Amino acid sequence: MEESVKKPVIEVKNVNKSFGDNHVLKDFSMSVFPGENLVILGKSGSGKSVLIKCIISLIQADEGEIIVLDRPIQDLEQDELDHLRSEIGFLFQSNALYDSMTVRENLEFPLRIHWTKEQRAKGAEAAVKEALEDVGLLHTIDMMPSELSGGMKKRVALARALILRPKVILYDEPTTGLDPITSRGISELMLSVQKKYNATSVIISHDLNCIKITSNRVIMLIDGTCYADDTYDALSKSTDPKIKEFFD
Ligand SMILES: Nc1ncnc2c1ncn2[C@@H]1O[C@H](COP(=O)(O)OP(=O)(O)OP(=O)(O)O)[C@@H](O)[C@H]1O
Repeated sequence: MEESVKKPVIEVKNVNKSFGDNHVLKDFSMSVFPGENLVILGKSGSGKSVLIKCIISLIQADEGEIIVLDRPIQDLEQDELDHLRSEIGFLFQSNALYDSMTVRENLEFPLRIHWTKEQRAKGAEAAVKEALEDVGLLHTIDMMPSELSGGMKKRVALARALILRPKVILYDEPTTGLDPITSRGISELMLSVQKKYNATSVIISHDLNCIKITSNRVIMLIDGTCYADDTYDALSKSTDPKIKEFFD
């Protein structure tokens, strides 16, 4: 009966976070379940990035509890946190590729941190190639980031986020700055990698097309709280003025 309810992969419970007088997250709670693609939608400055940074402990919440993959993130020692982060893939707005490294070296970077020398000698080449194949960019393996288009950089950054086979992938504005066609391609790619690896994704986005393609569920972060939590279709039909303004 009750046993069939899935256990969350991420639980955020009553989190508060302020910067001086700026009370960004106000008693914010949410749960993310296995295999979900959850989108967080909110205005610029509403606290979406702060929330994601609290989830990976780049920012400390003032109050509340955050549990990621069964571990209470605020109580972890540095080595436990490093290990947990190896199970989480990040795709930042800026891509954060190293410009002085080739695509191959960029993808090898997480392996240098989290794999032993023996593991790398045995498996790095195959892991890099598979991750690049997943995003359709194997031919760029020896190129420099400066030789790639914006959409290609995003794909390489996604390949790097996938290389450690993360259980959770966090995307911060994955389609920002891309034209609609490239943006659609990235959204479809996010969906296909999520299916291939059965990862759980949390996606911050304003891009309605991206949200429509990728999301199973959308949380609206308004005034520091979880204002609404529903499917894209249900929210897009809402008559609530605060919700409606995102979809008009
Ligand atoms: N390190 C920090 N120090 C002080 N204030 C911060 C810090 N990080 C974020 N803020 C503030 O917290 C608020 C929320 O910022 P956040 O970056 O989470 O917004 P966002 O919803 O991700 O916006 P956008 O869609 O524009 O990326 C903003 O008012 C911002 O100025």
